[in-house]
This record gives sequence, C-alpha cells and structure tokens, in this order.
Amino acid sequence: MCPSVPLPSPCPPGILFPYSSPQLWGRAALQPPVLLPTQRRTFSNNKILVELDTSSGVATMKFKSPPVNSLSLDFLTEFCISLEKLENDRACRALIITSAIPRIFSSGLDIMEMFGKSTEHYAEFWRAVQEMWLRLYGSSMVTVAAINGSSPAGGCLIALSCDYRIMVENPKYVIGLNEAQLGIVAPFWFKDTFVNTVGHRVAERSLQLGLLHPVTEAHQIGLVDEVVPEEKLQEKAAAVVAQWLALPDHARQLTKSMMRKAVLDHMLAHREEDIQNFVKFISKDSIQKSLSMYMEMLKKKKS
Ligand SMILES: CCCCCCCCCC/C=C\CC(=O)SCCNC(=O)CCNC(=O)[C@H](O)C(C)(C)COP(=O)(O)OP(=O)(O)OC[C@H]1O[C@@H](n2cnc3c(N)ncnc32)[C@H](O)[C@@H]1OP(=O)(O)O
Repeated sequence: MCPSVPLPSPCPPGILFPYSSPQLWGRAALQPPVLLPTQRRTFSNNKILVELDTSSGVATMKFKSPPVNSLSLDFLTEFCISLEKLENDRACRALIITSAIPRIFSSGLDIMEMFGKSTEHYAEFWRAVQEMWLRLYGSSMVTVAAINGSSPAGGCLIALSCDYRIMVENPKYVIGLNEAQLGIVAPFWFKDTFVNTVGHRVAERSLQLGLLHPVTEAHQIGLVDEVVPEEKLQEKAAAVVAQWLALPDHARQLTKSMMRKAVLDHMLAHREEDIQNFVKFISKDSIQKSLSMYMEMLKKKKS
C-alpha cells in the first residue's frame, strides 16, 4: 500500500527507494535518504521544554512548571501550542512526555482555575482542557508517557491519552482518576479514555472510589504498560518508540484513528454541551465548598 505522502518520480538513481525501508516510513520519509548527523531542535517556554531529534524523528517534552506541574490555563495553552508545532513538523514522528519536576509527573488540573472564578473563566479553562485532550488523544504521532512521578486526575488523563505508558517503580508514586475524592466527577471523555485502557469493570470501581493506584497495582490493572527503575526510564521509552516507529506511519495512524474515533467524535459532537455542563457543575456552592476543603486538606498535610 502507498503512503499518503507524494512519491518521488522518477526514483533518484543510485539510492534505495525511501519507502522500502521501515525506518523511513512516514513523515520522516521525505527526508533525503542520506545519513545525517544527529540534529536537535529545541523550543521552550516557561512551562514546557521540547527537544526534537530530527534524525530519529523523536521529540521529548518535559513538563517544568513548579511546584507540581499543575495544569493551569497557561500551562494548557503552552502544551497545546507545543503539540501543534510537533504535529505540523514533518520531521517529528514520535513524542515522549515526561517531567522535569522530581517525584511529580503532573498534579492534574490546577484547582485554583476551578475555584472562585467567573463563569467565563470556567468556560475558557474547560475549552483548553478539551483542546489538550483532543490534540493528544487524536495525535498522529507515536506518543509515550514516561511517568516519573505521581499523576493524579488530569495528570493521569495525559498519560492515558498516550499510546503507551511506562512508569518509574517507586512505592510513593500513585496514578489514577481520583476526581470522586475531591467531590467532583470525571467527565464522560475522561471515563471513556480510561475504559478504553483498563476495561469497564476496573474503570467503574476505580472511578467510583476515586482510587489513586500505587505503581505495581497500576501495572496489574493495565493502567500502565511497564514499570522500570528510574535510571532506565528514558532508555525504555526510546526502545518502545523505536518499536512503534518500525511500522509504516500510515498503517499505524489509521489503526489508531479507528480505535479512538468513536470517543473523539462523541466529544466533538458534545463539546459545547460539555462546557456548559462543566460551568454549571463547578459553579455550584457545594462543589466550590468541596474544592476549598480539598485545598485546605492539601495545605494541612504539609504542616
Ligand atoms: C455532571 C458532570 C459534569 C462534569 C463536571 C466535570 C467536573 C470537573 C472534572 C475535573 C477533572 C479533573 C480534575 C483534576 O485534575 S483536579 C486535580 C486533582 N489533583 C489532585 O488531587 C492532586 C492534589 N495534589 C497532591 O496530591 C499533591 O500535591 C501531590 C501532587 C502528590 C504533590 O505532593 P507534594 O507533597 O510534593 O506537594 P504539596 O505540598 O502537596 O503541593 C505543593 C503545592 O502545590 C499545590 N497543589 C498541588 N496540587 C495542586 C493542583 N492540582 N492544583 C493547584 N495546586 C496544587 C499545593 O496546594 C501546594 O501549594 P502551597 O505550596 O501550599 O501553596
């Protein structure tokens, strides 16, 4: 089958036809088929650092928003811009997402964005959360979450939206959709993304109890695909990416799209309604009180 990129015609003499080599399938196949020295392109903002190795087509994205990589409106905006840049870059075929903050992958949605703000702000914030998920879950790149710390709620959603999850083995790290513990509810597309990863029964129990799973348990239920020691994480992520990139991009991408289309389409069809539901829900006094108590609890835990 032909890739969806235009074929060079005629094939230049003296070189292998680029599409015959699995390593050259896909967007990077348009590069001239000569051995190039490793080339790195870096771009950064104050929340995220991205390094693209143009010879392998693999980008590494590091969250670097202290103290806990919470997903504020600014963070989500920078995240979406970075994803868009990589998606539109023909030299990029894969993305590894990890954290530069010790012990934390991401603490999830920034609770302060959902507390004591205007309805307009809630709507803008929620649209940004949706946008992040649409871009990541619908990405045509190979995406691997290299989870080097705890990853509750929205942080877990980022990991779930990737194609593969590798987590560092550490008894202190947890991951899961713990919204119920905060007195809030994971929206249907969080739930669908979770169900597509761990299956209905496991998701139902985990969501209702708002469980944060220790790493070994997360592995057992299929929430993470592999567990590795910290020092092996990047090496493992690179090996997984290489395995996935060995396939023709168009076949992998069409398969990914087939598997995820129903969930993405469902959300797109109900996007505005979902924003209205969020604004109505989060503006309730009882929900604001729950969030306030949760933040208090976090602060007390420290003292
Ligand atoms: C009918 C249905 C309609 C649909 C309605 C939809 C409803 C909404 C759905 C929302 C979906 C997703 C929600 C979320 O993602 S909510 C966020 C959930 N996250 C958590 O529960 C994590 C909370 N944090 C922690 O457990 C810990 O902080 C940590 C991440 C394990 C790190 O622990 P630590 O000891 O290293 O650091 P700590 O001292 O606790 O924190 C440092 C400071 O950071 C603040 N902070 C932590 N997490 C958040 C956060 N998510 N948002 C904002 N701020 C956060 C913490 O308060 C500390 O601040 P300070 O130093 O005391 O000022």
